Amino acid sequence: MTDDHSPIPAVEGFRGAAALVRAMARFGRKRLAIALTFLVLGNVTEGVSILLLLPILTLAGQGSSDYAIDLGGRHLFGQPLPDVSIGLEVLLGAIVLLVALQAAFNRVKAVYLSDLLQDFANSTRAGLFSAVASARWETVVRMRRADLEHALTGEIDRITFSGFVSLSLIQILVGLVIYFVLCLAVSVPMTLFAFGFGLVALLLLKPYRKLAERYGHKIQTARTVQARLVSEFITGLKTARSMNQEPHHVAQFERTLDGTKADAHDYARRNALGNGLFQVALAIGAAAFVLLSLRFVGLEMSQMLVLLVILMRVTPRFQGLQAQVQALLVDLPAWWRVVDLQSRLEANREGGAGFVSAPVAPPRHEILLDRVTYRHTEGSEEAALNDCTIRLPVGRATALIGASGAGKSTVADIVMGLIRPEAGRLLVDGHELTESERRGWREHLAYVPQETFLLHDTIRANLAIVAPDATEEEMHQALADAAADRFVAALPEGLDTRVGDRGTLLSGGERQRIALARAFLKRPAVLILDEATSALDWESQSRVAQALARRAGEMTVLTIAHRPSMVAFADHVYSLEAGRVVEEGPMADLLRKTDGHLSRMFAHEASEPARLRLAQ
Ligand SMILES: Nc1ncnc2c1ncn2[C@@H]1O[C@H](COP(=O)(O)OP(=O)(O)OP(=O)(O)O)[C@@H](O)[C@H]1O
Repeated sequence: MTDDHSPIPAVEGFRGAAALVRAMARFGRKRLAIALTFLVLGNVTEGVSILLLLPILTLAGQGSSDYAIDLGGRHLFGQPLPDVSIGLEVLLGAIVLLVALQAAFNRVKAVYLSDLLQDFANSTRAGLFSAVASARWETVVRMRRADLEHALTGEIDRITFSGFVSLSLIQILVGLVIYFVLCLAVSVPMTLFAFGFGLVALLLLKPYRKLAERYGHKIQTARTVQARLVSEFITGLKTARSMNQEPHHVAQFERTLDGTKADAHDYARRNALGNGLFQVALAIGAAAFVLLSLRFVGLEMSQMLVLLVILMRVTPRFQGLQAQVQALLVDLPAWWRVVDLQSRLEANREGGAGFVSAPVAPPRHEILLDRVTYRHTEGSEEAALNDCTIRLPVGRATALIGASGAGKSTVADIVMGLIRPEAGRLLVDGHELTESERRGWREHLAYVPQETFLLHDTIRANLAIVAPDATEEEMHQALADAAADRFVAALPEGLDTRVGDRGTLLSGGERQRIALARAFLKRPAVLILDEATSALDWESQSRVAQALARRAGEMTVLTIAHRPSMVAFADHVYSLEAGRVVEEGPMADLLRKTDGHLSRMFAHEASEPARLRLAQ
């Protein structure tokens, strides 16, 4: 478990937000540029329409009845305006036109930003998904399934929200800059006062942003823990219920919910105080602004009114800046979490960066584990495999026996190229498989573990995963070889029967037989059976063994089993003990050794009924 304590990079307020925006910009530079252009256009038209209020407001003090506005003698940004007179209707028409334009610009901007956001979220999700799919098995197997699931679902939704908030922040900032320029056109000192006041208030609120950041990390941890609890609960639901353990799970879950609630309450309380203080500060600023403009700067009433209109639009933006940054800081850890997870997976990509899968020819002579040593945990004293040499001749069946934990599944993982030997080599026809050949190698394999994997779909769909073009006849043949034909025929909808979530509507043995049939249907060059028939009755198991014996010569079989019937058809046997090969040889030879591991296994099974009778 590497990711329980993995450090999440420190992010600070605006810098964290900026990193997310940069990532979005890298993803959709052109779209962001277009959206920003329309955003600026929208803000400028809005600002100009407000500035047009200035001459209209001056009319109020003139008392003239022709409502003509003389621009002569007025200045904008220090430049004199032309000496012309504009009718009130023209001016009002211009304002309406500008508002319509602003609405049109905003619409384009909104569509571009929404598309950008969706594509960004989807590509983040797809990026993580494919990073999981292509990472080295050792890396994935050490991560918690619940964490990966949570990262791919809940955390991505939080990232989408963070992306949305970041884009809102950009809009607020752009709006503030434009309003700043427009205000300068009316009064430089009062603009500097108003914006300076807003900035100082923002700076003073830094502790509240820190609070949001801390709360964000707390929420992150709490949600990860909750996702793990949910996953463990659902996976072990049957066991939990059978042992009346549900109340314990429920209580544990409720405790984490209570913790989250207490954190949320504390944050909401302090956050509301921060927002309240900011609101009061802005009101003080506005009062000081009016006082200063009229008493000391000597602004005309019309100028001050326009500035106030602008400030009424600027104030919520300042407030929004603070509120959105806080909202972002709460959800930003999800973004860092996914970035961290994805980069760790990508750093451990099977075949390395820029990997291109190389094709591999099917084996013609033999697959050889040549003096292989493997440790599941780096630096641990016990090796799962210790200097093991195991030969799988092509077209033959080789059996692997040994006590639980002896290292049999580890051999299967090495043969599949899922894990790399720490010492020794995996050779196919004398050639050591390279990293980039491992995927190509797996094209020739079919693997059936004890724990089957079935989709929540029909039996037909489950079989078709490996052979989409298989005919009905081929499917029936594969089912017959897996001793699954009779029970499938007896189902009301036959091949079109749905198997339930992960096959829960079938019995354990039925699930295993469907998984076996699927492997047969693939017609692999190499078939690996890892306790694949452990849940089958004796008769079904011997039917499967007979089918495998019939296919002798067609494929290379590695069978890992504790029962003699799934070993008896093998040509050669290896016996493992604590990661070492302690016995090996042709089946017939080993059976003749009375004190050998294989003979003991067969003798034990044979004597089982007799011993049971004795016990009774
Ligand atoms: N992912 C893992 N991380 C750490 N140790 C592991 C991991 N997988 C297996 N091991 C350890 O490696 C050793 C060999 O395990 P392996 O699964 O190969 O045994 P096995 O012979 O297949 O056992 P069984 O018959 O019970 O399936 C065991 O001691 C096991 O605890």
